[in-house]
Amino acid sequence: MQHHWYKKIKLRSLILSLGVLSILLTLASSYLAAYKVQRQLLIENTLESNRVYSAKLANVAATFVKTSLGHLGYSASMLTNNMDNRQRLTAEVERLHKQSGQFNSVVVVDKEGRIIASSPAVFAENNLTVSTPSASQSLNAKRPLVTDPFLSPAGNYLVSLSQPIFSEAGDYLGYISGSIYLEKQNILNFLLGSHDYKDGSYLYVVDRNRTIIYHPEASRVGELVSINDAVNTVTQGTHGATPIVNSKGIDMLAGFAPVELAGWGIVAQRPLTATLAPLNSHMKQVILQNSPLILLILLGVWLASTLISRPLWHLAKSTSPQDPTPRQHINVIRAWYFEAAQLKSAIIKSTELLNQRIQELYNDSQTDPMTGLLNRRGMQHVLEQYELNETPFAVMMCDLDHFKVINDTYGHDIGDQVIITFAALLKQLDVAGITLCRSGGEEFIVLIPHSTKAEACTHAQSLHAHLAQTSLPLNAPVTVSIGVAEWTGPTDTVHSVLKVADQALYKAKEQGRNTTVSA
Ligand SMILES: Nc1nc2c(ncn2[C@@H]2O[C@H](COP(=O)(O)OP(=O)(O)OP(=O)(O)O)[C@@H](O)[C@H]2O)c(=O)[nH]1
Repeated sequence: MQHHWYKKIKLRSLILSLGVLSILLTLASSYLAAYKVQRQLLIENTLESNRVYSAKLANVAATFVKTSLGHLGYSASMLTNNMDNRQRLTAEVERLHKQSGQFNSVVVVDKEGRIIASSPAVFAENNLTVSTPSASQSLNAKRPLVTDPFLSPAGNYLVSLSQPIFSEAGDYLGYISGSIYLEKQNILNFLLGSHDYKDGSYLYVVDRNRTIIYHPEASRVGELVSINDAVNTVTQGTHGATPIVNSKGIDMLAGFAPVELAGWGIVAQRPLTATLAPLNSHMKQVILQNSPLILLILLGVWLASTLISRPLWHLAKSTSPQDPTPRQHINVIRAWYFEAAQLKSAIIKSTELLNQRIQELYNDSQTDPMTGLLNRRGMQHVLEQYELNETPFAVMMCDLDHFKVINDTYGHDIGDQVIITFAALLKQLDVAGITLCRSGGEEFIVLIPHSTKAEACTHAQSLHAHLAQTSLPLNAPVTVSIGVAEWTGPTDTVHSVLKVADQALYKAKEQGRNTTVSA
């Protein structure tokens, strides 16, 4: 099965993804937290400023109502004894209308509902009377009153502020009222409408029945406001602030305050989007200003992931089957932290052990275990080297004589002793570069580089002599027959020289053994 080690996720990618992910998550969560806190703060601030603003305007409106009722009350007291004096009545309504400028019109109505004096004069001149229930609010109240909006006999949509007129005896004589024409330029426009916001903020005024009596969009005057928390609360006489959805479905932050004397409620509101607009651009600014730092941190993570993963990456790469020289590569790896250093030293040690074991196995495969000399395979390797390097050499092919008899007479163990002793004698040959080989049971081959047959014969003679002098656990002497040959160059194969040596050995056996024959 092929090992797809390179297709697995890499440590560097893992560290990098982990680092980047945690940085982005941390940034995202802190931005989100900052955004939420700022958002809440902005909303609370806007609600509070709208609450304060509506309360301030409610104060202004209340002062206006109170002052106006005061002015009307004064006029009412002036008219107590003049209800039959048209000239006096007309003079008073004109004075009040023109002097104060608070009302669109001022009328005096007698107890039958007839307009007996008016400024402008047109209503009185036309003998208008108040007859509808809504127009008769002041007539019936017989007390200071701010009416609900109603359509006047002259066709004006208005609210009026009125004071009853009583005789000195306390009889009800009628009332004097100042009217505010809701659909025309009026005092409310002057008091409340001077704040022109470009961000969609506006304020409006409702009466106690949720009817709009002032709105920057004049067409909405007289409209019944749909139920919302701000209007509900303010019509119950309470001030405060709350988020609402306006009649067009837009989220608004509303502050509201009642004008108790008039039963009105003032609602100042600002679109939520307008409130949050600076926050969005603020957050964009924060992200923009932070981006170099974020990029720097990401660069740091990338660098750290590279530095951490590099030693492990190189270790992994150098242990892959594709690396032909893993040891050299492992040695130059800079394992700068504990785990990588441990891993590096473990890999180096295990590679060394493996190489050592391979060397041992190689040696075993080339060596005869009983004598420690090379076996045929080992000798083959040496011959190949000679042939490759064209090294001339001489061969001594040695075969112990009548070894079967030794085995049969003294036993196999003694036979082994003889073999080992003969190998020891060979090892004592003091010849440079000599190769000793046990090529068969009791057969040995000696290769002497840069040597001739004559020199080999000399070594063979000394071998005969040494063997004769060696004491062995046998009663009879042990002898050896030796065939000698030489290889002088590539005109022949190295194997042919072995054949020649073998033939020489055969001759030595034929000649009666314990002798050396040179080919
Ligand atoms: N003890 C022992 N005997 C071995 C070993 N290897 C081979 N032999 C024996 O060596 C003997 C070799 O006998 P032969 O090939 O007939 O040769 P020889 O008896 O030495 O006779 P010549 O070579 O003609 O002198 C056989 O009896 C083998 O069993 C070994 O490792 N130990």
